[in-house]
Amino acid sequence: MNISVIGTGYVGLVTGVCLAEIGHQVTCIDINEEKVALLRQGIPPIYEDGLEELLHRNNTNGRLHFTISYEEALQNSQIVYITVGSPPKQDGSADLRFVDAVCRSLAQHLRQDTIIVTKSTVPVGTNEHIKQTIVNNLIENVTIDVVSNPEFLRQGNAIYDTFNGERIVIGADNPGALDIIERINQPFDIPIVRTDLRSAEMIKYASNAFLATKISFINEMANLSEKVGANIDDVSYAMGLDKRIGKDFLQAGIGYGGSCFPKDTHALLSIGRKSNYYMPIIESVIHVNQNQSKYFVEKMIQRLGDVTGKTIALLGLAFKPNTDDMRGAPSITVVKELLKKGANIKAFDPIASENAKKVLPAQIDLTASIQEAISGADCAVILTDWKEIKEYKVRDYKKHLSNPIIFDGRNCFTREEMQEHNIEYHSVGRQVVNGKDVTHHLL
Ligand SMILES: NC(=O)c1ccc[n+]([C@@H]2O[C@H](COP(=O)([O-])OP(=O)(O)OC[C@H]3O[C@@H](n4cnc5c(N)ncnc54)[C@H](O)[C@@H]3O)[C@@H](O)[C@H]2O)c1
Ligand SMILES: O=c1ccn([C@@H]2O[C@H](COP(=O)(O)OP(=O)(O)O[C@H]3O[C@H](CO)[C@@H](O)[C@H](O)[C@H]3O)[C@@H](O)[C@H]2O)c(=O)[nH]1
Repeated sequence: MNISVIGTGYVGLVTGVCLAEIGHQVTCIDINEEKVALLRQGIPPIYEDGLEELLHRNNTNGRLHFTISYEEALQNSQIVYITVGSPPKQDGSADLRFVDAVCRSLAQHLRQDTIIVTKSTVPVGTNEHIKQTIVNNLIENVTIDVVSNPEFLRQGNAIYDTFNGERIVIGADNPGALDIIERINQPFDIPIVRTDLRSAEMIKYASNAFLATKISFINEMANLSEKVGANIDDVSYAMGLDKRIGKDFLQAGIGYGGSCFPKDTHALLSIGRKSNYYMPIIESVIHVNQNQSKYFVEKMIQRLGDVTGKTIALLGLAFKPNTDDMRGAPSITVVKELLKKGANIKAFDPIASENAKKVLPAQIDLTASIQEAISGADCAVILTDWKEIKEYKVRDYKKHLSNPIIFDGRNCFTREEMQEHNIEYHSVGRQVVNGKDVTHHLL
């Protein structure tokens, strides 16, 4: 099949290379000339495990092309994927400005009957709006079908997830269009769920909101565990053995971040508001999450007292490991709160430092190694569970920190190893090691 993919961000680029990998002829379009120039040279503008290899292979075998020209890309495409962003507006609703711009460009350049496949996460009803916008602006007499095909990949595992996902969801009002999109996806060998347009759109929001709910739920249990003397690791492990609960997404921490959960939970609330339906569960999930990183900083302040002039080493800045993405990273809140209190910050991230520079205040000292960050610091604070950070030797924390105190927002270490090395260790939902509980002051 000849396929065009509009947008070469996390979703578009991964979709493009993976569709090429399973044998389709793919042209990716982006309005960002810099990105397109890099991609033509086989250089991925984002960090994603396995991406560079697939990009290189499919660039070389001629199945994958990049362009800024809609005209060039759409010459031979019967299928067009929309993968542009749907960021939050001030009021939390999804901003469809990029999707609308794509629809107008498509209307100008479509020269044959086309199936539009929407991978962007868009509010329920948007695919009908997409079809209408294109049809209203078409300059050729062609037939348009729309299929909603929400994306479930996780950043950092995007290529793996595309080939090993648990389901592919496709929704449309025209079964013929669904048949074609089903055939395109068959080589992935992943169960395909066929449904209508609106249900497909709803499945995406409901899935993300449910995962976010699990995280906020376990974080609430973690905060209570600290106060009542329980250990959240044991609590969540035992809960997860019950298949009805499931073990995934029960890792307590400093809250979820990223470009999806925060944005999509807010967008879901907004969909509820527009439909005149109040959603107290989703509202609470958001509230708990927003408090979680602040609560963590409060714990630090309770323990350290006045942090003016103290040096705090932050380890990990990306919103999760294996990505350079800083969108919605809890580290942003932690940095802001600590700077407000007058702390000096040194910070290390294996991959995300360049992106961190763009979103964090300039007075932060970004270091090239963990050792550089913690050397002489008054405490270390773990914000992302990168492998490097988890595998850094506990005795080296002791050796390089000026005070052996660690605040671990991701529960990377066992309490026992900290006990053994005589390090004061504050984590999430577990009792303090070699120090006093400070949470009784916190609400
Ligand atoms: N990032 C994820 O892990 C993920 C996973 C599932 C779903 N989603 C959803 O997928 C969508 C895209 O997310 P993303 O993270 O890939 O976004 P992104 O911001 O990384 O990429 C969007 C790309 O679209 C390009 N673009 C914008 N307007 C364009 C236009 N008119 N024509 C051509 N290109 C244009 C931008 O230049 C950019 O490269 C969002 O709706 C998001 O919610 C994202
Ligand atoms: O038990 C857990 C699991 C995750 N997180 C945090 O939750 C956030 C999101 O993690 P993850 O879901 O792995 O990353 P994303 O790449 O944001 O992926 C989510 O958002 C995507 C965009 O919609 C969806 O496609 C994916 O299915 C969905 O998992 C990160 O900050 C994690 O640290 C936790 O705190 N505890």
